[in-house]
Amino acid sequence: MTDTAKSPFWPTKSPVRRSMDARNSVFNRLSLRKSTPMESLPKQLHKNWKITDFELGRKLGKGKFGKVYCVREIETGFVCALKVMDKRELLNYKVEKQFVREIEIQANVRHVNCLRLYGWFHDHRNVYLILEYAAEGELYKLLKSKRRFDDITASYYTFQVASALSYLHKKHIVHRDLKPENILLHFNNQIKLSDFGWSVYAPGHSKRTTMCGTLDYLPPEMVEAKTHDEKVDVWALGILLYEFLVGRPPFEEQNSSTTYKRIAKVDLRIPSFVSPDAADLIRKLLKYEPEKRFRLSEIGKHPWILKNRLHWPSTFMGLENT
Ligand SMILES: Nc1ncnc2c1ncn2[C@@H]1O[C@H](COP(=O)(O)OP(=O)(O)OP(=O)(O)O)[C@@H](O)[C@H]1O
Repeated sequence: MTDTAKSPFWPTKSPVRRSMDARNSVFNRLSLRKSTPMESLPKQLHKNWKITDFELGRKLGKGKFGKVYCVREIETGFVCALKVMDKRELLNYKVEKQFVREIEIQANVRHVNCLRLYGWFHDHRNVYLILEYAAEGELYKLLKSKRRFDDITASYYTFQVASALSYLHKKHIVHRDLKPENILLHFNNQIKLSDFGWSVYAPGHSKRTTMCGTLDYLPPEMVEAKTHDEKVDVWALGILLYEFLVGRPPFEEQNSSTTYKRIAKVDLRIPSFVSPDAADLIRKLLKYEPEKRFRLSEIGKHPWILKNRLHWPSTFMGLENT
């Protein structure tokens, strides 16, 4: 039996292994807090997982730190996604603490439009996240293939993302990295907001200073290095809506300093093919002053949403109260 087989962790004290110990202590703390209620899963799923509990299906994709597979829990047949991440990679990129925070936040999120994290486990090599399976994959790919969405589709997606963000904000969670790449789709065009890697739990009215997210989606307060709060997500929703309807974000430029300048000036140019109602909502979301941005809880009352929701799929029923 090797040392590694004897213990799930690294036993010796070489420099590399010391840092592996540190890494494992982070993951151990995490596994001790395995308190995620899993009410939507069969009771048997509350247990200490191991990789052999799952039957591996097709690979769904590859991210920075590992691969994602469609899997079936053998005992119950429950289909989910398993994200397999190499501990060494997480450690090399010094993201283990951020990763733990991401898990702790996502584990507490329960909304039909937020990707569920059902549980996690780890072995000597990998950390595994048991995630809700989003059958239709990335929204980004769909947008690229369609170039842009029509008003009915864009309004349906926008409303669902707004519902997810509104829910998160009520729980004092700021997502901070909204973009098409971080949105997955389930059947019937149901949105699943994912990737809580930049999210932060900010109770009270605390303001943050970390600059994070993706350049094209940064709000003026971040490019100007001011403090920010949950209104950064409202700005990002405006960028997302513009991208849905136009096919590219509004301040996109060859060089990033020009993008920064355009964001700070809110140099917004909306093409004439965008309907006036949609343009109105974009402008109301993309306000320079965070406190003047449209309230997410009011989005269902905006004329563009009201007009288009008549054409949303009937499966929309039931979403309204979430
Ligand atoms: N729950 C899921 N259901 C269906 N497909 C998924 C799911 N999670 C991930 N995928 C697919 O796997 C791909 C890789 O996901 P992953 O989260 O590892 O990478 P990522 O989105 O690029 O994030 P990161 O930048 O953090 O690595 C996604 O782009 C998506 O296509």
